[in-house]
This record gives sequence, structure tokens and C-alpha cells, in this order.
Amino acid sequence: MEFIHFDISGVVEIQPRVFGDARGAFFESFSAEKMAAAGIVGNWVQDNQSRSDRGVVRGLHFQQPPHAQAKLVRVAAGRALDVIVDIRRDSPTYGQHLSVVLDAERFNMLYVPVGFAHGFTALKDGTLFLYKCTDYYAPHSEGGLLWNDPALNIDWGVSNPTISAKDQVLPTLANFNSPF
Ligand SMILES: Cc1cn([C@H]2C[C@H](O)[C@@H](COP(=O)(O)OP(=O)(O)O[C@H]3O[C@H](C)C(=O)[C@H](O)[C@H]3O)O2)c(=O)[nH]c1=O
Repeated sequence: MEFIHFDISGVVEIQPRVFGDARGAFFESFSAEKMAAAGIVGNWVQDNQSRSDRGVVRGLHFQQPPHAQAKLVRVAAGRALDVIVDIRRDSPTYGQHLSVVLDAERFNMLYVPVGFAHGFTALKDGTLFLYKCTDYYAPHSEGGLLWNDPALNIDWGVSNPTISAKDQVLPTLANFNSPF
């Protein structure tokens, strides 16, 4: 496994070793031991999966403490533009975002620590988005940021996305009081 770090601290892209042969390919999608070496540690208690067709944007979401979730995200089919926003109050990169293309053919993954809002654009039909979470779903603790808030200046790679009604009324950064 290779680990890529960013100017936004704590976020890690994981490029697993892929074993290709005449049958196809194999890779380890999770290794607590190997990932701990890169600071990726967590009590992973819930796995999620969503399927989205091209042009869907899900996010920007997080769960508030004490149900905050770190996430380990990947794409098992298709391709996604994964977007995370640093909402850690004391972070020098507060309000800044990072975008990483997650591709089922590259097998790359992203570790999203607690303190980030998370979302993605499905770049292909039938994109299967899988992620491990370090806490259970707690709907009463859900929070979010408006995907197209000009203050975030995020290029989602799509002009007229399919978005849930819930996500269309999330707060802007200016009207947001981070719990992290
Ligand atoms: C997240 C979640 C949802 N649900 C139910 C609640 C709704 O009836 C239905 C769809 O939920 P939602 O519209 O919140 O799904 P997404 O918009 O994909 O939410 C996710 O989108 C972004 C990208 C994230 O990072 C979060 O993990 C998560 O918020 O699944 C559950 O039963 N358990 C869960 O853990």
C-alpha cells in the first residue's frame, strides 16, 4: 500500500498494491495493520454502500459529536469525484476543500478523518460508492454544508447535478457553526 498525504492534515489517499493476472485483479481493500502505519486508525463499526448514476451529487455531510464518523471511502464500480471540506475550527485549512478522483479501475481509496464534511459526484452511471465508518448512523446528529456555496468554491465536475431535497437546503459556511 502507498499513502499520499496532503496540505490538509490528516487526510490520506491510499493506493493499494494491485495483483493483476489473466483472470483480472486482486487487492486488499482494508488492512488495519497496514493502514495504522499511515495513521489511519479507527473503530470501524459500519459499512455503507450507495449506487449513483452519472451527475448525482451526494453531500456535503457529516455527523456531529458524539457520533462523528471518520470514513474510509472507495469506488467498487464506476468513478467518483470525492470532495471533503475541512471544518475543524482550529485548523489552518478551515473551509478549504480537497477533491480526489476515486476510480474502480485504480482501486484507490481515501481516508476522511473526523472534522470534515464529505460528498462526491458520480462521474459514471452505476457508480458503487463504499465506505467504512467509525460510528453508527445517527440521523439526529446529521449536519451538512451547501454543496454549491460560493465561499467553498468547489468544482463538482457537473453543471446541473441530481441532488436530494435535503441537500439543497443545507447551510452555507457563513451560516454554519462547526461542532469540531
Ligand atoms: C447515511 C445513512 C443513511 N441511511 C438511510 C437514511 C435515508 O433514508 C437513506 C438515504 O440517506 P441519505 O440521503 O442521507 O444518503 P446519502 O446522501 O448518500 O448520505 C451519505 O452521503 C455522504 C456522501 C456521506 O458521506 C454520508 O456518509 C452520508 O450522509 O438511507 C441509513 O439507514 N444509514 C446511513 O448510515
